[in-house]
Amino acid sequence: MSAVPFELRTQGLSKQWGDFKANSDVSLSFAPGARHALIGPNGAGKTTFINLLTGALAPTSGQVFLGDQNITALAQHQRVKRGMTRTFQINTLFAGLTVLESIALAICEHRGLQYRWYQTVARQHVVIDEAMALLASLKLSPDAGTVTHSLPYGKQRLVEIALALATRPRILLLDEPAAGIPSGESAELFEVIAQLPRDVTIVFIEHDMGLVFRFAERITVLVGGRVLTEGTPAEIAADQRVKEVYLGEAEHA
Ligand SMILES: Nc1ncnc2c1ncn2[C@@H]1O[C@H](COP(=O)(O)OP(=O)(O)OP(=O)(O)O)[C@@H](O)[C@H]1O
Repeated sequence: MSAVPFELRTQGLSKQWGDFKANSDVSLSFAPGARHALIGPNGAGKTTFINLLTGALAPTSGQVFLGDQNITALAQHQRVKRGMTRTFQINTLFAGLTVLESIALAICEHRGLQYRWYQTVARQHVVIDEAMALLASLKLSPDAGTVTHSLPYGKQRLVEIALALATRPRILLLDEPAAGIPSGESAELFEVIAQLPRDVTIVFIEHDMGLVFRFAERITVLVGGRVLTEGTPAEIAADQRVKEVYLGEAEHA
């Protein structure tokens, strides 16, 4: 385990558009192996925060640290190379390929083998074995030969997670991984996520409080771009401000 107590940390992270502050002075730390949920009402700034972590957005001020390295100035692909990745939409990536082909291609791409892949695929046993092991860890082995777009939506979301894992991340960022999935399937999806190895730190945004309180070990509540509070699920469930600001709103809805 790293000597650095936190795998990922932000310091005073802010993002402003004109006068509007989508994130204000957000300082958060994520421990190695964390299962950490970001919650908050619509527009609280959760996706903005993830975009600042990945480098999709540049902060107005503040810093992002991966271990002890300041990565604030790094481009998205450089952050992926260093072990921080988010899910990729298969819809925009590998149209027409099977699940196994997609994962194998992602592994090759990450290893810089992309130009040789089609010529030597029959001999790329190492890549195929790695792809099959990854699929097995996500209970996707039976679907290896299926074209990704033919899969049920819940399984497509799992393939997206597999594609992210193909980059061998230390940190996996999930923005509403169960969005659009029927509730029965979304619990299954989270069961699989929960079983991922502890050397992967997971930060996820999720609106379904049942899933959050079942699978998160720490929860940060964002409201109006600021951190309202952070704690264990029991602490958050008992926090009157959270009930008023966030859960109260959900009940109202
Ligand atoms: N490019 C942008 N320009 C201006 N405002 C933006 C931009 N992107 C996001 N916002 C605003 O920033 C606020 C925070 O948005 P964000 O998507 O981060 O919230 P969220 O907590 O993820 O919300 P939700 O739960 O609804 O997905 C919103 O009011 C949104 O309209």
